[in-house]
Amino acid sequence: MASNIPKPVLFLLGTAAESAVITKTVPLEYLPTPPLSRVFVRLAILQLVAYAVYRWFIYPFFLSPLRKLPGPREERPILGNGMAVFERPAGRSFLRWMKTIPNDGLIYFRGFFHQDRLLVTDLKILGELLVTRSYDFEKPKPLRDFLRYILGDGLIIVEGDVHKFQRKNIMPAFTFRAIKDLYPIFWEKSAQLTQGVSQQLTDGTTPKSADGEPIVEVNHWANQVTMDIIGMAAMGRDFHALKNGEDPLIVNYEELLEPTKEKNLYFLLNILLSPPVVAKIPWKLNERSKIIQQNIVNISLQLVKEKKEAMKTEAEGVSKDLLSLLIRTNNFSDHQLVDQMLTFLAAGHETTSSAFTWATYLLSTHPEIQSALRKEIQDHLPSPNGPVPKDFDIATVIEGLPLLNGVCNEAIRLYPTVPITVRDSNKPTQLGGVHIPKHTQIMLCPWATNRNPAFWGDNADEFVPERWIDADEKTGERKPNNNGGAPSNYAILTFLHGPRSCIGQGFAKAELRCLVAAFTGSFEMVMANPNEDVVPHGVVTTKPKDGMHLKLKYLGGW
Ligand code: HEM
Repeated sequence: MASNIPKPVLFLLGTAAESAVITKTVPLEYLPTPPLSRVFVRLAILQLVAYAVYRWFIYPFFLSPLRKLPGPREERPILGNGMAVFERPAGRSFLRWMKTIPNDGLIYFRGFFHQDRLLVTDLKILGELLVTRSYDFEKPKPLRDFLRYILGDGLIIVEGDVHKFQRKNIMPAFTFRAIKDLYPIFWEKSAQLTQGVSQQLTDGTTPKSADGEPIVEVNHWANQVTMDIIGMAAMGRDFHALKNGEDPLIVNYEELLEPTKEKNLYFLLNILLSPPVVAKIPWKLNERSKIIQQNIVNISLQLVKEKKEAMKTEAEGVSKDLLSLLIRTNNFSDHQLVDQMLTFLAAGHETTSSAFTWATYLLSTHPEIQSALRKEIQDHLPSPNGPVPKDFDIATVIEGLPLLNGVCNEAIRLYPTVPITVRDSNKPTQLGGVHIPKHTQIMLCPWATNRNPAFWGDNADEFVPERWIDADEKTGERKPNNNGGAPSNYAILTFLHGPRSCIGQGFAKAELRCLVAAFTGSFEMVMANPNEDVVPHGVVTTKPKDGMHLKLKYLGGW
């Protein structure tokens, strides 16, 4: 029963009881006046200070069972190594620690206020954390509470049995078969992307380099096309973002997540103080956010209703989008469907957009690979300028192209769009035989793991699509492989693994292949400024800090 009472309330009740006992037992001349309230305030302050000293200095340095694990020597007072999570590129220090600190799979460091943190470095322990003991760990509650505020109770937020139920019922929408059905959408939208960009090259408004070549900011286009794709594939709705359409769902959604300074502060306070507390601050943004959120829910509910109506009259199985597939399971209420749709929109838009942007960067800085890829694409795929020939199995052909797969896999290895993620143990548990107390935060770092030379060799930092290709020694036949030559699948963490892995992994990879194929086949690309230091930016998803400015030459169809 006591565990249901919020800790601050318990603290106040306890302090009130202690104050009452003190004022009853200690003679009045030793007490301040008025005795009860003054004793209460002083006792509360004293206990808070004592608790802070214990939590920040005594427990982490002298009592934590994790403190003797290997970890970085350098740390700042109070801040510990907490800033490591906010560096750019996110995960830089974690990679350095993995390379330089001898360890048995767990690195211990102290975060802000010296809180215990662990970084997992070993492939077996990653398997334990992500698969065998996956449900012993959750996303930290403040983060979930904040995301819930935007996404409702979609798959990303929920934990435990609710997650198991949702995952089981959503999984069929992401099978290989279901993704294959979405390939025509991915290809058509990729073709529209090449058309949009080629028009921009000739419309006279595009900035030009010193040698007169047009310069295009590719990340902007990547955002538009992936927004259109997720709209069509997840909800059966064309947002027309590529044509600068003003779909009300997207207008509201973009206003909600617009990265202004005020909104960044608002989001940070929501995570630190929790949404109900921030909602009480007299702040115009509170009102505006409420209106936008309500708009988003109302528009999405309307969309679900329209989809259900349309499905009544169409032949069985005509609609292949994720929403239709979820409606057919009969397992979700309209509100739950909305939560899942918003989750797909948030999880499946910027992530793939960043992946595509980094792929164009790597191809621009590796012209030989770019040319070889273009040849492979033009030899095997139809031009995006024309229709796909009837009976041409685009999914099977694309998935079998070795260099295309190598380039895409290598892009998401080197630039995992979620560079760091975190788990919180929801009970005392174990990892690699080490006792993990309840509420220990564990860092998973795709950026560092994917670049760890212990798994990827001395060229871990280099763009080597060939590592994803197996060549038959006798016939010379080249086929894509799934592990990039690493000793285990856990060496690549871009989508994580296990029950909480990215459910959209197959979707994202298929989408990325189509985008890279149509774009590389249609444009020759080089960096607008070959000396530019392109800095990966952002913590939740990584994208180039100042955009991706490329000089493009349209090659026409083939
Ligand atoms: C390159 C593109 C993508 C990357 C790198 C990516 C990465 C990830 C990662 C790392 C997670 C786990 C996050 C965590 O638990 O801390 C995740 C979860 C998730 N992703 Fe993706 N994602 C991508 C694209 C997509 C797409 C296209 C969709 C949907 C259409 C999607 C839907 C989801 C969902 C629903 C989850 C939550 C799964 C669960 O907890 O059961 N993602 N993604």
